Amino acid sequence: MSFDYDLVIIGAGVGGHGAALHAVSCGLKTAIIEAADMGGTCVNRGCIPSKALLAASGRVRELKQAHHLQTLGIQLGQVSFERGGIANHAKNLVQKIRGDLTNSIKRLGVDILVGRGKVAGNQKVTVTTPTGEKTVTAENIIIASGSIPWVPPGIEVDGKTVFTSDQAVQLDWLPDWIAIIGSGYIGLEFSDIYTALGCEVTMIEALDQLMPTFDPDIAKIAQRVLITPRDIETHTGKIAKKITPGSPVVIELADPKTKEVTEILEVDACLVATGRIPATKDLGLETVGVETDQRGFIPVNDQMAVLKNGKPVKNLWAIGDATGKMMLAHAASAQGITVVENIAGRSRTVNYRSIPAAAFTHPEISFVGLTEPDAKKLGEAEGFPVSSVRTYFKGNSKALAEGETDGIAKVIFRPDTGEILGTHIFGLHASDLIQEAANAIAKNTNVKELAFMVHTHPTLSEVLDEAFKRAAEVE
Ligand SMILES: Cc1cc2nc3c(=O)[nH]c(=O)nc-3n(C[C@H](O)[C@H](O)[C@H](O)COP(=O)(O)OP(=O)(O)OC[C@H]3O[C@@H](n4cnc5c(N)ncnc54)[C@H](O)[C@@H]3O)c2cc1C
Ligand SMILES: NC(=O)c1ccc[n+]([C@@H]2O[C@H](COP(=O)([O-])OP(=O)(O)OC[C@H]3O[C@@H](n4cnc5c(N)ncnc54)[C@H](O)[C@@H]3O)[C@@H](O)[C@H]2O)c1
Repeated sequence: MSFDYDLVIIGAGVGGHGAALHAVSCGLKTAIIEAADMGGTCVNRGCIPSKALLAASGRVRELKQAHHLQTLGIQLGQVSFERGGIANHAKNLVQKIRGDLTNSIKRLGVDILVGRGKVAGNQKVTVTTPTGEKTVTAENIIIASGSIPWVPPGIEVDGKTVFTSDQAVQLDWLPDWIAIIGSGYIGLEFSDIYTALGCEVTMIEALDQLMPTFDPDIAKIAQRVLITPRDIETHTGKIAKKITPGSPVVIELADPKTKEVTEILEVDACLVATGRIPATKDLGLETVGVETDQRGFIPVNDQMAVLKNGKPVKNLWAIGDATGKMMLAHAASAQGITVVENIAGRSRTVNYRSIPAAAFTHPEISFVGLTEPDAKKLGEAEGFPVSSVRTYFKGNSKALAEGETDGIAKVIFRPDTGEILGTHIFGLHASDLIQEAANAIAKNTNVKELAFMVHTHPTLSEVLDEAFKRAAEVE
């Protein structure tokens, strides 16, 4: 049987893009369907604009730290910034990267089909455009439809005074006082941006502790450096039961268990950062008998094949946020590459333990693998010992030269085999430093081998070097 394409991808986010590039390198005739913006969430409303805002606001924060600059012998006059200029930096970067991504796809001969894609039975996809509908056939189909912000019931979003990250990345205004619901990635990164630009922040977190998904030691130091000394008031163990937009925005805080209202806040604006849900409605999954899970995620196996009643559906794959495995851009892309490898007959799975993550606050937080409590639980269940070592930026020459000594690296490992189970870093350039540990986990390089690897002096990488050397000595 002949098909229009070897591969059709629904969704041109980072996941779809990564899959398309690899498909071309494997000689597959490929088309990608996009209903909205090329580049998806990451490029248009996620990683890229938020990192542009963090870069600019981080610079403002640094230049305003007169005392810190004085210790380096620098004196500055008044530091000022223009909100619109910072917003434009983000907007221009989005445009540039979206253009580069689109061109890279076109240059490689991938067909871009503009419209809404929908699975229409085995190896068939319909594309709905404003001018009509067309059907294409493909030997393999990848669903890479991504995710959208989740807004809890009771919260009304007007996009102006109460908004999600979709609007926050545009930095349309700087409220004097903003509440941020959620202390996950988006809550942390935007509290960094807003406080650097002079806004007062109130952070509301449903669980009893801030940054609940991070390793507890890291969450503790991150709170000490990123929250406590800044203009941030925190409410933990509280949910925003009802939020009404307007001037002021009215927030009813409640006890998560009893749902009883305990406090009412009136603020200028509210950012809702309570997680994301998959964009998996109306994808035609029923035409191949596939059901999403309760939360709407597409069930997949380790090769990223879509599952129907627990069994892989032939020639149908799903990747990225739509699968809910690890909602990160590079994870989506890695999953796309994995699918193409499997299509090419080279069996491959994704090793999530080796995929790093970072929050781009100032300073940054990064990790790969397990937290210490999770590693200990696993050790107890499987009967192996778990140890950890900590090293500090205050003992690192480069960090001292920079005057940026708030930081810690923590390596969690098996003392019997030297296997790294997890690594967590808080400190300057943590997002770059984590890659060494991620590669070590991916390649199963143990701490004894890592201890002999030579690191440039003086660099921040020596923080991990010291940790590996200390770990290698633990029996
Ligand atoms: C504020 C913010 C900051 C972030 N920062 C980072 C970061 O620093 N690092 C990081 O790794 N991750 C970050 N993320 C997460 C990252 O953006 C996502 O993990 C990533 O975008 C997921 O990629 P994806 O390809 O699965 O989906 P998406 O990027 O969501 O792309 C899916 C695409 O599919 C299209 N689509 C959906 N349905 C259809 C259909 N039926 N037909 C045609 N097209 C369709 C959508 O229009 C969209 O363009 C951030 C997210 C947010 C919100
Ligand atoms: N640097 C990065 O890699 C980066 C940056 C931004 C976003 N992202 C991705 O985007 C996704 C979404 O980010 P996010 O920060 O919205 O989600 P998140 O899952 O990281 O954090 C959400 C937080 O909100 C809390 N919460 C949920 N409901 C609540 C309520 N009603 N009241 C108070 N608190 C509540 C949760 O307990 C949690 O701590 C993340 O999963 C992440 O993968 C990544």
